[in-house]
Formats: sequence, C-alpha cells, structure tokens
Amino acid sequence: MTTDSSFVVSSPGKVIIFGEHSAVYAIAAAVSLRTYLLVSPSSDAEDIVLEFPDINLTHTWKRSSLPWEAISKFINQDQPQTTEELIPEVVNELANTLSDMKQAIHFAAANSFLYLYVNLLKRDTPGMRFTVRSTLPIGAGLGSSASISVCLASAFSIVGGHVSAATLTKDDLSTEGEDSEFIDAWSFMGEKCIHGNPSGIDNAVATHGGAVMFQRTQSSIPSIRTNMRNFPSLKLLLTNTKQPRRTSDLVGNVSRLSTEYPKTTESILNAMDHLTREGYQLMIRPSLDEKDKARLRELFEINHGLLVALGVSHPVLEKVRILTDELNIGKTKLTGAGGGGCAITLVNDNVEESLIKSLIEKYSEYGFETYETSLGGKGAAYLALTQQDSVEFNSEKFLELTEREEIENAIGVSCKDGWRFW
Ligand SMILES: Nc1ncnc2c1ncn2[C@@H]1O[C@H](COP(=O)(O)OP(=O)(O)O)[C@@H](O)[C@H]1O
Ligand SMILES: C[C@@](O)(CCOP(=O)(O)O)CC(=O)O
Ligand SMILES: [Mg+2]
Repeated sequence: MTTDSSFVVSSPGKVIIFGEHSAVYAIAAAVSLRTYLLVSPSSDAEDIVLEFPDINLTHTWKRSSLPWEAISKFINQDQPQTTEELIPEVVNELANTLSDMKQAIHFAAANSFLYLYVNLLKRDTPGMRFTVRSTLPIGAGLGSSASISVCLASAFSIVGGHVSAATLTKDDLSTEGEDSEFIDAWSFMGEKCIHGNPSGIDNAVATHGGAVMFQRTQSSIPSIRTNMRNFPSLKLLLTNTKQPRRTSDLVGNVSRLSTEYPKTTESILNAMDHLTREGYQLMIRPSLDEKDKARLRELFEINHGLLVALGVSHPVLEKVRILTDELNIGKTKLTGAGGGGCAITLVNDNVEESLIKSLIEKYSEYGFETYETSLGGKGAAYLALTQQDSVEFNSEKFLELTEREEIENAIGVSCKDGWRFW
C-alpha cells in the first residue's frame, strides 16, 4: 500500500443483548451505526495528523517526535505481537507525548491511536492524515471505543503491510481468516487503551460483524466466539438517554465491588452468566413463538435487575424502563456499560405503532433519542479511493458533513458501492 493514495475503513458499533460486565458469557450483535476513518496523504510527510471532530480533538505529531528509540526494545515492528497487557514501558513513553491532552476522553482516544500507530507502523512511514467520523453516539454503550479501535487497527495494518486490503463483497460470507483475526487482536489492544479491562466482545463484533455468543476465558487463553447466524429478528427499541458516562469508570466500579464483596458480586455475575446462556438457548431456536419471546423479555428484566445490583444503572435509565413498563410496551434493560447511555426495549407482540409513537414523544420531553438500526450487519470494511474519488472526497469535505444521513450518503457502507469486507 502506497501512502499517497487515500482509502476509508469502517466498522460497526454493537448492542449487547445479554451479559454486559459479565464474568464469562455475553451476547452482542453489530448495529448499522458505524465509524468511518479516512486515511489521506498529509501535506507534509513529517506530519502525522489526527482529526477526531466527534470529540473535538485535532492534533499533529512530527514523526520524529515519537519515542521510537525508547520503545524499540519492547516491540517487534516487523511482526507485531499483541500482548496480554499493554506494555507499561510503551505506555509510559507515549504518556510524555500526550501530556497536553488534558481531558480524559481526548487522552484515551489519542493513547489508543498512538499505541496502535507505534506498534503497527514504522518510524520511516510517511506521515498521513487520519480523519474519523462516527454515526454512533460516543460514550453511550454502543461500542464506539471498539469501533474506532477497529478502524485504527485495520487502517494501520493495511498501511504497515500486515494485512491485505479486504476483498469480500457484501454478498460473500465472511471467512474469518488471519487478517480479520489480526485486526480483532490489535483492536483489543486499542480497547485496552480506552477502558482498561475490556472483555473483547465489542471489538470482536466490530471486526467480524453479525451476532455472537462470546465466552471470556482466562487471560492467557483466547476467548471463544460462537457466531449466531440465525439471529432472530426481534422488535427492539434503542433509546439513548444522552446521560454521559465513561465505560472505564463503570468497569472500575464493578471491579471495586468484586474486591469489597467478592462472594456477593460473584453470585450476581454467575446469575448473569446463567441467564445469558438461557437467552442463547432461546435465541438459537429456528423460530421463536410468543412464549419464547415472553421468556426473552423476562430475561431482559432479570438482566437489568442484576445490573442495577452491580450499581451500573442511573435514574434516567430507570425512567426509560418505567415508561416502557407503564405503557406496557415491553421489557427494558440498559445496554453497554450503563451509568447513562443507551437502553434497549424488547417490544411486546402486537404493540400498536401509535403507542410506540407516544412513547417516543414522551422520551423527547426528557431529551432521550431513539435510533432506527438493524442488527447483525457487516463488520470491518475497506473502500479504496481512486485519484478522482480522492479529489471529490477529501478530508475537508468529510469534515463538513454533519448529519448521520449525510455521512452515510457520502460514504456509507450500505449506500456506496466498492466497499469490501474481511
Ligand atoms: N469517533 C470517535 N472519535 C474519537 N474518539 C472516539 C470516537 N469514538 C470513541 N472514541 C473514544 O472512545 C471513548 C468512548 O468509549 P466508551 O467509554 O467505551 O463508550 P462507548 O464505547 O460505549 O461509546 C471516547 O471517550 C473516546 O475516547
Ligand atoms: C461493560 C462491558 O461489558 C461493555 C462495555 O461496552 P460500552 O463501552 O459501554 O459500549 C465491558 C466489556 O465487555 O468490555
Ligand atoms: Mg466502549
């Protein structure tokens, strides 16, 4: 891959159906909201330019200002190897380069960017411009951190020559080859930079797409991913309370509970594992009858209750739950790390559209937003831009797009031909 050509990579967010914060099992599916990363030549080959307008962050590093010498003995640049934990010496060296990032969300994103950059690219790689736009809400439980990590890992892996550009069309079944495993593994390192101790489910879904039953194992053993090809078409409402929160804080609080009340917390997490497996058994049936769906709704209710017990709900999430209960629309659980962000409602059979409309109107009084999204779509994707495309679609134009529709119409995976998948 030459560094004077432009390309875009993209990756989806996810919705966790059961088992967030889980010790072992969780089920998640890709959503159609996605992150897009445009890689284009930098006007000065010395400059590595990061443009993250979704979090109001722009930064330029001189290639030579990165601590190549100091980190060289800790990493293998010819054949990058992921590690169980982030390499502390590399993290420390990069922290010096990040000292002017005062906000935690800026630091997390730039840290993930640089950690992946120095592992996957070399000192002599000409500087480029990395422009990110996401149609996902950031920090709302839909896996934007994993989605951006997959975009960065796949872009750097292409430029570094560690993976080939994707070739599958949207109608091909994913092959789960070495390249997508490489991207998955490195995006997991990016997730670690953003929230410390991720399970790996978000980056797995953001890389491979579809829906998975994910089984976390002991850290030295790879997690087990079971694809759910017949993911049932469930009527789900996805509601963003807009209450900001950071996954790292919530994960940290659950681990504090585990230390302070080990047996109690373990019992809650065990219960969550059991219910996730029960949910899985229901969801893999060839077709779901009304009784099965009623049971899934009950499991939603139990799952939410257990998450409340772990201290990761929030009054606004309870408001969503109470409204859907009061109007008898369905059962609601928080999704993602909680503490704000999004909730999903599994809607009862035969609910009148007018009732859903009145619920959405009520939501807007509280400032909540509902999303229309389909589940189980494609994972990481790649779009080569021709010379002509690059003139028509450069980073300035990418930055000017504002609404989700504008981004999707200009570059969207489901709207534009030419996208390829791993
Ligand atoms: N489009 C984006 N641009 C820049 N940073 C992003 C973007 N998406 C995610 N991030 C990073 O990920 C963080 C949010 O991750 P997290 O707290 O795990 O929430 P979630 O993954 O549910 O959206 C942000 O604070 C930021 O550091
Ligand atoms: C809380 C957790 O289960 C999901 C976090 O998802 P999100 O960052 O809130 O989208 C953590 C994880 O599985 O990595
Ligand atoms: Mg996240």
